[in-house]
Order: sequence, then structure tokens, then C-alpha cells
Amino acid sequence: MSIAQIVESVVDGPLPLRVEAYDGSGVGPAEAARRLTVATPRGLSYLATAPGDLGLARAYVSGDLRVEGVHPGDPYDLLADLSGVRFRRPGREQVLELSRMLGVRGLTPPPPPPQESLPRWRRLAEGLRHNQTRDAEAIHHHYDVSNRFYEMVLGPSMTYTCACYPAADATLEEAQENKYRLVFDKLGLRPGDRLLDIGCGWGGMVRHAARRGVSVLGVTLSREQALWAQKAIAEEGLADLAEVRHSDYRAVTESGFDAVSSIGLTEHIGVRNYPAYFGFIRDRLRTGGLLLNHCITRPHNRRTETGAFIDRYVFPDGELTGSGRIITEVQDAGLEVFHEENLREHYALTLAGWCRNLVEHWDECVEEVGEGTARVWGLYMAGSRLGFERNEIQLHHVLAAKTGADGLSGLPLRPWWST
Ligand SMILES: C[S@@+](CC[C@H](N)C(=O)[O-])C[C@H]1O[C@@H](n2cnc3c(N)ncnc32)[C@H](O)[C@@H]1O
Repeated sequence: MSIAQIVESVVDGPLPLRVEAYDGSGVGPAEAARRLTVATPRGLSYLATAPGDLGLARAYVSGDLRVEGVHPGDPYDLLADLSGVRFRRPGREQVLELSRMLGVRGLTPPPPPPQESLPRWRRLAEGLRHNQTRDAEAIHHHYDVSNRFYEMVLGPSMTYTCACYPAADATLEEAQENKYRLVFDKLGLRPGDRLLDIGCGWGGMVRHAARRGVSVLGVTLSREQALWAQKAIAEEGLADLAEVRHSDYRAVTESGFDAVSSIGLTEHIGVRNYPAYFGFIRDRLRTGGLLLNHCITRPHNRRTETGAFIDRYVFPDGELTGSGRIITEVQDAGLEVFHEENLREHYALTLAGWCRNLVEHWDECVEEVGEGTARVWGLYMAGSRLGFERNEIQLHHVLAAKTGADGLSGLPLRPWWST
């Protein structure tokens, strides 16, 4: 049996792309726009031993799975092709043949632990996630890759979250500026106010607010981000109003803020920590202060991990749930929700913009971080774009107030910002 025959036997329906392998076999339309080549036995073993996104990603990132017809900085079309393919479980004959080809005894995964020990094991594993040391390591893994690399991918705004496109043909830069304007306006900020921006990245929101006379404290767990942001603040002469700290947000003790912005942090927190997280924000706000929480969500309210590939290669320990769960937790922390909106399609456009940047600066990016890392970023950004387009993930803004005991919010009767 050839590798192509094994592929053919596990694919349900026609293949939209051509697949070839090192044994000389091939399957799928010869004239297809995209071609995948399993170039080595190692590639085959990655695909066979970790079926699904992780095996595919391992083989692709290591170069054992070669791709023609897409740029590695933007493999969107390849992922769109693959997302239409339905797989069947391989039969016993195929598994034996694969085992023989790879020289291993059997590819069947080890049996799962007995049912009764599963809940205990899960509780143990969850307990190990999201302590301050492990969170610091996870953030270091993703955000301290290289500031120069992020400059090339994110562009001058150095903003690593969903933009808000005023029109479909707006540039990424315009859309990021518009997002900061939207957050600033939703929070009703005025000169002299105090803002706390948790998970501040390279300080985009911090500088936006400080330029408008607001006194801002930003915190990030990434040392590289903090150093970059501190330099940018000094160069722009904003040091009187703006401070970026390299710190866990949980270490902030100041309170009485007029507003808190959290842009792209909630994904890192872990759902079971939401009560502590929103409670922390409540305690930092003055009575009447506002929170704007901007985060990636699921279209349902179950707690989900981000997927094996993203968890292993991109964002360790990320977790997502739905906007309903976020709103429930905000309310249970004692805050009053005034508004929420979904910017799902804006994130697809943002990711397309980042992929365009990665393609444009590909050689320099590879030189900066190595081809494997550059490929991981291309893969995860293009895959995330597809996820937003297909409504597998969304992006929600939740605006809430710390309303006082008298119930007076002091807010205008209708939304006070322009969309
Ligand atoms: C997706 S980035 C968003 C950065 C920025 N808000 C932006 O829009 O570009 C997430 C940020 O959350 C920060 N972060 C994650 N966990 C944190 C924690 N426990 N304490 C402080 N910052 C944290 C990361 O360091 C990073 O700056």
C-alpha cells in the first residue's frame, strides 16, 4: 500500500488539493492550485502519531510537510482547502501498514486512564495552570520572541489585538487607531482622569490616552514589551502622564482609577480565575468608574482550551468561553453592564493585515526569529482568520460600571461614543 492510498482511504469525499509523498505516490487533482508533499518518514510519523492540527503543524513547521501554492507567511488558502476535507478513522489494515512503514510496533494511542481518575487528574492539571510563575513563563514564550519581529508583523501601531475598521478599505494602522479611539471614548475619558490598562502590550493604549491628557498606568507580564513601551513613552515626551510596568496585573495595588481597559488579556487568565480577575478590576475602580473588557470569545459559553497546536506552539494555557459567560462574571463581580458588541469580522481583517505584513517582510522575519517560528506565526494567524470568518471565534467588547449604592450611574442616557 502506498502513502497516497492510505491518504485516499481516510479522506471522505474528493480532495481539493494534490497530496504527494516521498514514496513517489500521489492523490488528488494534478492541476490543483495547492500541493502538499509528505517529504520524509518523519513527516509521516508526525501526521500519523498526532492526527489533527498538532501533527499537521509539526510536520509543516519542521519542513517535513512541504507546501506549494501558498506563501508560508499566509497559508490561508491551504487551510481553507483543508477545512473542507472530512476524515474517516483509518482501518486496521491502514494502521498496520503505517506502523510497518514507520518501523513502529503499533500506532494505537495508550488507553485513557480509568474514568474515575479523570476528574481528579483534570483538577490537578488545572491547579498547575495560571499561577504567577507559570503565567510569566507562558507570556515570555509568546511575547518575548523579538520586538523587531513584532514591529514587522504588527506595523507601527505595535498593537496585538483586533482593530476596528471604520470601512472595509481602511488600512490596518487606521483601524488600530480607530480601535483605541473607540475604547477611549467608550470609557468616557477626559484630561486629568486616571486609567489602568492591564495587559498593555507595547503601550499603544497607554500612549493614546496620555496624548489626550489622561494619566495612565499600563502593566504587562512581558519584559520586552515593557522595555519597548518605556522607550516609546520617553521618546514621545509622555513620561509625566504615562507609566508602563513589567509586572503581573495582580501586583497592582493602586486604586481609585476612573477607568480600566483590558485589551486582549482575558484570554490568558483561565476561566476559573474570572471571579478573582473581575473582582480585582472592581477593586481598582472608583465608584462610578468604567471597565472596557476586549477579548476573544467562543460562540457558546462552555470553557474551552484553544486547541493543541495553539496551546503547544503559540499561546500556552490560553482559554476561551462565550460573551454570555464574560457578562455573567462581570455582573457577579458587582459591576453593571451597559453595553456589549461583537467585532468578529474586524479580527479577520486584522489578521489578514498581519499576514500581509509577514509576507512582505518574510526574509527579514526568518532572519530575526528563524523559519520555524515565522511559519508558526503564519499558520496560527491564517488559521485564526479562518476561525473568525467561520464564526468559530468572536471578539467581544463589554462595557461595565462600578455603580454606587445609590444606583446613580452618572452616564448619559444613550451611547456617548461614535461607532
Ligand atoms: C494579546 S496581548 C495585547 C496587548 C495590548 N493590549 C494590545 O492591544 O496590543 C496580551 C497582553 O496581556 C499581557 N498579560 C498576560 N497575562 C498577564 C498578567 N498576568 N499580568 C499582566 N499582563 C499580562 C501580555 O504580557 C500582553 O501584553
